[in-house]
Amino acid sequence: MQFVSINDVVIRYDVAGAGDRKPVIVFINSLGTDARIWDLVLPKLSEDFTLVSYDKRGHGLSDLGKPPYRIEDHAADLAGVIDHLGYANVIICGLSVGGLIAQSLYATRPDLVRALILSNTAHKIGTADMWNERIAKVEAEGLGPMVDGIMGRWFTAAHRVPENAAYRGYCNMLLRQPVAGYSGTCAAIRDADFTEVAKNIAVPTLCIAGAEDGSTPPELVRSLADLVPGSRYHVIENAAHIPCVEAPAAYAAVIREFLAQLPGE
Ligand SMILES: O=C(O)CCC(=O)CC(=O)O
Repeated sequence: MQFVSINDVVIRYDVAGAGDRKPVIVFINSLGTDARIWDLVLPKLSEDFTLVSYDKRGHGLSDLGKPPYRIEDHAADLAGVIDHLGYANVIICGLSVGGLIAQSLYATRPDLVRALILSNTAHKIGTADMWNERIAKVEAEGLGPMVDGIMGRWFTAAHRVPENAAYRGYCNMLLRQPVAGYSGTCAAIRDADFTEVAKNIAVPTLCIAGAEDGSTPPELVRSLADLVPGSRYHVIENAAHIPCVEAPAAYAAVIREFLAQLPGE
């Protein structure tokens, strides 16, 4: 576990895997989670790639900064982590809001991006009314009353059983995120529209959907894939919004297959 201060915001990150000589993949977590959502996927890629994961601001052990945020704030943090590590031309894998951050990084620092994996995300997620309602609710009541609804979008019914300790652990993960980090990131999602950016992406791009995703359903992810020239689209079965947790083997396999076909650097 390592820390770096980017523009006075402390960001927690990890570097794992094969080391500098291999291609680098940077993973961006979703709303209400931290970098541990990648824990089951990283070991499946670690022999062949250098793997960077981090807690975006307002989540995990990273600083809160000054919410509400813009997606560009999150993307500047990500650029800061990559610059700090001395990498360029990396593969960016972002889940949900992480996919918005990935598109923003591509728009602002294309020099850092070799390929994009846009997972369970879109060019635009939800409506301003939906996000304003969610922000008002979480700021008034905290995350507790929202857990069941959120989990119903994140995980399939088969996963959401009390006997599943992992399911209960992910409820804990959500509940332990700072409310201001959660609501601040909701504001960033509300204000983000990457439609024009998506149409102009010129690096290899894979769009991943979860068959039962209640947050960014397959048809929404498909609409992103339709915008990105030459992109690939893949649906992971038996998974919802966070397939890296529910279907890590399938998730790692589709990433591997995509990266095997990348042109050489
Ligand atoms: O997961 C995200 O990063 C944002 C999408 C969302 O609304 C997640 C949820 O359903 O709570």
